[in-house]
Amino acid sequence: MKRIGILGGTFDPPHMGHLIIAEEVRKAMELDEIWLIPSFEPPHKDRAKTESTNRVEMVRLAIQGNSAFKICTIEVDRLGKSYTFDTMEALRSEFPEVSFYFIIGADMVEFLPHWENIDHLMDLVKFVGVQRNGYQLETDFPVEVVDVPMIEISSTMIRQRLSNHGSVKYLVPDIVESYIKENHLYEN
Ligand SMILES: Nc1ncnc2c1ncn2[C@@H]1O[C@H](COP(=O)(O)OP(=O)(O)OP(=O)(O)O)[C@@H](O)[C@H]1O
Ligand SMILES: O=C(O)c1ccc[n+]([C@@H]2O[C@H](COP(=O)([O-])O)[C@@H](O)[C@H]2O)c1
Repeated sequence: MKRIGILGGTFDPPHMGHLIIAEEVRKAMELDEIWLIPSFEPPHKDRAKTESTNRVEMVRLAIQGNSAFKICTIEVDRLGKSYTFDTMEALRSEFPEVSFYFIIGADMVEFLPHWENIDHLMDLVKFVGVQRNGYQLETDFPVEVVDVPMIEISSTMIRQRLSNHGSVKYLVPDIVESYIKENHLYEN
């Protein structure tokens, strides 16, 4: 049975933290592939500052060079609020023979009880939690923890640096940095 890891996110923009946790979990859990799924409208936070077309393109560029990483555009194609339950229900029925592992940072773990249809979502995926500075991984939900190097990078930090003309070198892939500059993203 194929084992696929899912990393859903706003990816505004994608950064090295995303790529590092995805690769670490892939290796630790012996997953065949990781699918990155950019949300159209994140369910529980403000709308992304950046158009979904740009976020999709940045994810596409960020994963170049890792043949185990794929982009899945199911949420931007569906439009509306990107509830994980809707996404995983659709993917499970399209790929009934696949086991899905949904990767979340520790900042997401404490909100799991508030996720849409969480009890049924638990039947569709196994959650894999990774550490994130300043957050606890403890939860009553069955989340398997994978130890990853603590990476203190967030999209918020990248956006702030870019709007202050700061450097994001080595925080995002070079090709993503070039795309951001060419398209004048995050300049205020
Ligand atoms: N540095 C990191 N360490 C661990 N998990 C992370 C890290 N960055 C992002 N994640 C996880 O990746 C997923 C997608 O994150 P998202 O695209 O929202 O990025 P973000 O950096 O958290 O964004 P923002 O700063 O805009 O809230 C979430 O599950 C999040 O917890
Ligand atoms: O389905 C939900 O209720 C839900 C609530 C919060 C977050 N999520 C998903 O968790 C992933 C990370 O969310 P975010 O807000 O950090 O981009 C992303 O795939 C979201 O769709 C899902």
